[in-house]
Amino acid sequence: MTLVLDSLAVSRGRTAVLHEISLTAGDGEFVCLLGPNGAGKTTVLDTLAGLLRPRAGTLTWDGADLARVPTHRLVSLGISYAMEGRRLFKRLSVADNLMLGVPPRTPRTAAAERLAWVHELFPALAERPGDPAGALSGGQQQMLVIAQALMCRPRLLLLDEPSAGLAPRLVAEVFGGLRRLREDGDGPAVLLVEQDTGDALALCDRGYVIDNGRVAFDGTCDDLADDPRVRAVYLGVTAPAGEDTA
Ligand SMILES: Nc1ncnc2c1ncn2[C@@H]1O[C@H](COP(=O)(O)OP(=O)(O)OP(=O)(O)O)[C@@H](O)[C@H]1O
Repeated sequence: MTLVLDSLAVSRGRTAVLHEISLTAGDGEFVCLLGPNGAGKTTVLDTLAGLLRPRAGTLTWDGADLARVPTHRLVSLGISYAMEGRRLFKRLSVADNLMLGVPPRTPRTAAAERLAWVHELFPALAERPGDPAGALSGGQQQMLVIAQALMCRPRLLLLDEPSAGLAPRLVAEVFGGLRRLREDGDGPAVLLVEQDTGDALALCDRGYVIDNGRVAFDGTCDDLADDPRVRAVYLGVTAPAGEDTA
């Protein structure tokens, strides 16, 4: 199952935000979208989720035209969106929040298997299943958001800024779970929007640097991390003395 965006152009209100974005994500591939604030990364995910409609260009998933799919049908196509901002039912228990991610009419045994699966990915969530989600640490709440999005067993997970607002130790815990997801072998492709470029490049296979609504650079994460221009301009890393940045 492949995601293909071709020359996608999207506006928010009257403002053109994305201009000719082309990108792909293959089966099980982890792909990150990097770049400065306001570049348009979240707009890419919102468009994939049917929250915005493209002005021009195409977006297809497994050959289907996603631009025509309403948001409520995404899960049936195998797409799940973990939005930024840890939107959970804070007074409901951890277990209940997870079960809300299971589509109706899913057999109980399948739901139980998925619960065991997300507990393996994020063991902290198995420790206090009856606690209200609001009582969890910020890192655990972020794990719960991701785990809830995985409970529909997606083939593509759209994941917006899982590191936002978290201390480095908690970011490491969240990314530990994402690494286990990647190693799982039967997990979804992931399209990850991140400000934490170091962790994103270490986790993912390929990346796109978005700047001002366009793809400024793309390549394997190793190549992006090594590219002096990407490092200097977008990753905030200056080259060691003697390294060519031209
Ligand atoms: N709801 C909205 N209505 C109008 N404009 C918006 C809205 N949300 C975002 N924008 C604008 O669209 C542009 C792209 O925003 P977007 O959130 O996609 O960027 P981003 O790369 O994800 O950055 P950030 O990490 O800051 O969210 C920005 O100029 C932003 O101000």
